[in-house]
Amino acid sequence: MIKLQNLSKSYGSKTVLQNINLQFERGHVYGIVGKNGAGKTTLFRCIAGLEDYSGNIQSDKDRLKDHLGLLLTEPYFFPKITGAEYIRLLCNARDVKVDNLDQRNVFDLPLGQYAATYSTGMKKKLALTALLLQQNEYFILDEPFNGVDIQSNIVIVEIIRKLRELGKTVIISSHIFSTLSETCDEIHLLREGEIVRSVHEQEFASLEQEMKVDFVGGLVERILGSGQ
Ligand SMILES: Nc1ncnc2c1ncn2[C@@H]1O[C@H](COP(=O)(O)OP(=O)(O)OP(=O)(O)O)[C@@H](O)[C@H]1O
Repeated sequence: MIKLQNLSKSYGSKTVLQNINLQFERGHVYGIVGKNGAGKTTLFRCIAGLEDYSGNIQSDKDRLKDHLGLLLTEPYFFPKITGAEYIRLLCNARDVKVDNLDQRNVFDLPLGQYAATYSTGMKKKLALTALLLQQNEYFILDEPFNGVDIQSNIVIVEIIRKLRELGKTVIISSHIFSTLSETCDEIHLLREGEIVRSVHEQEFASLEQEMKVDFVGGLVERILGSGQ
């Protein structure tokens, strides 16, 4: 369980997150949606302990960040570190032994190659592989499907479903609604730093419709004209 109470975050005078109150339970998958700049990544960075904030973040583990894997939108790798070295480094940090890495390399990554030279999608898959092998309890995946090929997307959906079955807590963001409705138990809509709507599975279709009206409005006509 991760519980956020009145979580707020500002950069200088700019408020990015305002009084977020959310609870994430074990064995559940949560989606966070919102426009570019709504505050999703900032929220994830606060939960992962990478940003200071006001409010409270509680969990059922003593040190949340020792059990949490954060997949960043654009994972960074030091130069001159191979994929295999990166995985071992992360697993060593958690005291987890990885046997038979070749067999566990489900995305067929060139693990002997420097990670910094991987393509965008390969970097994301390497970072995800390492987080999974670390055996985290909580997973925060910031746009896990973005930039990743269709086959891997299908595998990632199945991995998320399996993590739920294993009782893990998973929080994901995506700009593709169908990937969230396929995987999540609950979706929270973030608008300008505030959670404005939280819906369960039965209401996903109505949320998508509302978002279309809210986000698209008359924008298509504005750029393409009304066609008359
Ligand atoms: N280090 C920073 N300093 C100042 N402002 C920041 C910083 N990081 C993020 N912001 C601002 O906080 C707001 C939220 O950014 P954030 O990256 O959390 O949005 P997001 O919902 O993840 O967007 P996207 O969908 O584009 O990834 C934006 O207005 C952004 O400019």
